[in-house]
Amino acid sequence: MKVDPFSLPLSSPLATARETISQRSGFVVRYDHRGETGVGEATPLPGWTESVDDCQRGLNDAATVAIDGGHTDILLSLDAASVPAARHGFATALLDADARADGVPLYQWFEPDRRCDRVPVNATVGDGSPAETADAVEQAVEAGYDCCKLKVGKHTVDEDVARVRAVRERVGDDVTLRADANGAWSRKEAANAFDRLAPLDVAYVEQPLPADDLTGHAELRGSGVGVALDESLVDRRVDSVLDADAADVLILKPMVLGGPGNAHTLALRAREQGVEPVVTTTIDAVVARLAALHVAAAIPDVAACGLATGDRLAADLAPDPTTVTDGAMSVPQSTGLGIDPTEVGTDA
Ligand SMILES: O=C(O)CCC(=O)c1ccccc1C(=O)O
Ligand SMILES: [Mg+2]
Repeated sequence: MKVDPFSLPLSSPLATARETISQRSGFVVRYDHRGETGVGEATPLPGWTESVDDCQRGLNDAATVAIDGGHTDILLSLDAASVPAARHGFATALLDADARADGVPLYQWFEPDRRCDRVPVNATVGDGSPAETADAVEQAVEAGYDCCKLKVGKHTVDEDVARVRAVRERVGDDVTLRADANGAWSRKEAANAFDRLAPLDVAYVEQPLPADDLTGHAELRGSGVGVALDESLVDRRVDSVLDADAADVLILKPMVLGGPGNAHTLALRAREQGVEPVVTTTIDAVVARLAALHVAAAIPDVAACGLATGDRLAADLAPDPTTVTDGAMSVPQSTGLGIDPTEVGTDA
């Protein structure tokens, strides 16, 4: 097992209610398995996953286990609750090698009978003035997107409603709009926002309330605007969210959930309970974006996913083999993740 650090600046930082993400640091993981070298990526996002230092410690410990142990020992040493990004890095490398050895693209390793060429994706638009927000959505629509997610919750509900209204007036009724409050609202603010976003035809709001307020989220449902939970799934609380009937949609971030396999399993469990899975990145480099894309590609009729985040990076680990046209991302059909491990550099 080989672990190499990387750090990539963003050309287009993402402003959310909680923070502005302007740089991503992590580790490329390589692992030889079944005659193949698999590649993975651990890109921790503090607040969502462990810190970069804890991720490095987790991977170093795993590399020690790898000296005498097999892949099962390594996986067992990487706890999804405490070091999800580190586990994601190794689990992705292992899956990439397995899918290569079996001669299938990773999504078919998850779902052998499936064929999926494209996954619908949303454009992700950060916080900004009403005019800036409408400009950004208009540009996305011109580029072919028909689903946009707007970050809200940094300013007042009045200001966010004005932003969404400016967008709706600019792009018309055919574009699906979503919002993401990143847990910023009180119950009172959320109820007010939902009342006013419903006539603007907002499909769902991601994480309107703080992560642990499952009762509040359950009460927000059924108003016409859906409730999607994201932060509430950190620390592997999917079962509590499903038990509380707190969500219409689950936002599944493989980096936060401890790997692509965990995310795929949880997507199936959500579907069984009538909850729609949406797969997103944590603004990752190309290896982790491809891993998330394959998870989404394994889900039949998946809703638009938050995977189109690659163009926010000023540099990447390797060329991105995907393209987005007409609001959907192409899925590589070559084996594994669809990237040549020898092309993945940490000084790209
Ligand atoms: O879902 C998307 O459109 C892109 C991903 C995204 O918004 C995001 C990226 C990094 C950290 C948190 C989030 C989030 O969904 O809250
Ligand atoms: Mg979110």
